[in-house]
Amino acid sequence: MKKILFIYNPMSGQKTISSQLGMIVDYFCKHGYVPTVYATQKQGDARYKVREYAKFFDEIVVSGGDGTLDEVVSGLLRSDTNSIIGYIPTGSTNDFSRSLNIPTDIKKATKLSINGQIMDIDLGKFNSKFFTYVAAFGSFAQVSYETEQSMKNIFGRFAYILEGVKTVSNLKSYHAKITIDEEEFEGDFIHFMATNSVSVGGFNNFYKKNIGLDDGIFESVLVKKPNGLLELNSIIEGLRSNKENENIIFRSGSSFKVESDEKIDWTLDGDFGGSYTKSEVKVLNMAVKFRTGFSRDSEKIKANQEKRLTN
Ligand SMILES: Nc1ncnc2c1ncn2[C@@H]1O[C@H](COP(=O)(O)OP(=O)(O)OP(=O)(O)O)[C@@H](O)[C@H]1O
Repeated sequence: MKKILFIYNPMSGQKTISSQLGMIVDYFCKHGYVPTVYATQKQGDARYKVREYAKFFDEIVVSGGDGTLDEVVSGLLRSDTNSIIGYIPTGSTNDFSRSLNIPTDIKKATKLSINGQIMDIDLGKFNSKFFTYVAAFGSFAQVSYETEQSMKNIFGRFAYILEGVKTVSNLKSYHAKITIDEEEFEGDFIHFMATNSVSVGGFNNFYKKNIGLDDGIFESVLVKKPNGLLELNSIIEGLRSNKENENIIFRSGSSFKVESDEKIDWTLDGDFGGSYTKSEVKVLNMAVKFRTGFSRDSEKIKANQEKRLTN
């Protein structure tokens, strides 16, 4: 029988997970696993437990939101193991579950958490920390997570933009030099984001579905501070159409450096990631094995298997 660590955050999202525990444990037992169940007790608990105990298990299943997933992934990367991660999304935003094609229906996600097709997924390193799918700074990054999901659902990306516009007079900008692979950009930036997810802060990514989860590349968006209403409109137009202009830049890359005089507050996977004058984001190609919701015959799974063989 295989040993599985089932680690869940009882406080995530609407706290629905607690009523489903019996069903989840029963499903694991019926399918040849002996589960060890752990309820996280505070912030950082999942990271520590996975780092210390992952080596005793064949697989890990995590239930929670993007924050808990971030902790499990970082803990695993600091352990000596490369266990497979299954994911039952029960958070408020659940961005990365959309990239992995895992539904928020707990029963369906439970099945996938031990049967889903395995895919080697890229992760990010931010200075000395790890993250799963997004490193960002600036007002738009904050607004994205602070905007009510109900408002996002009704108004889509416009709610996000409107929230941003509402505060445009006091939009915080940072004078920074941003280097993406070999290319340099200097200016006053109100937003930067490097991501590997089809959804960020509950919104579809600007790159739509063209996100390779295992291509060694993250997609980035740089937004310069608008001077006046015309430039503000051009930013909104750029975000709407996914087309560049002098205030908005879209680039893909595997290495991102941000240097500034003033400390910049960063967001990693939706949570505060620290304040730095020098930051480096690096893509770790195919760093962790996830069970996904993609079918065995899907192009994504076939291509991933080929890459694994050639790596
Ligand atoms: N027992 C606990 N009490 C309070 N906070 C906890 C507990 N266990 C874990 N946490 C912290 O709660 C934070 C948020 O949890 P999580 O990401 O799972 O849910 P969420 O914020 O509802 O969802 P999302 O991140 O998808 O919006 C995590 O960063 C985690 O460290």
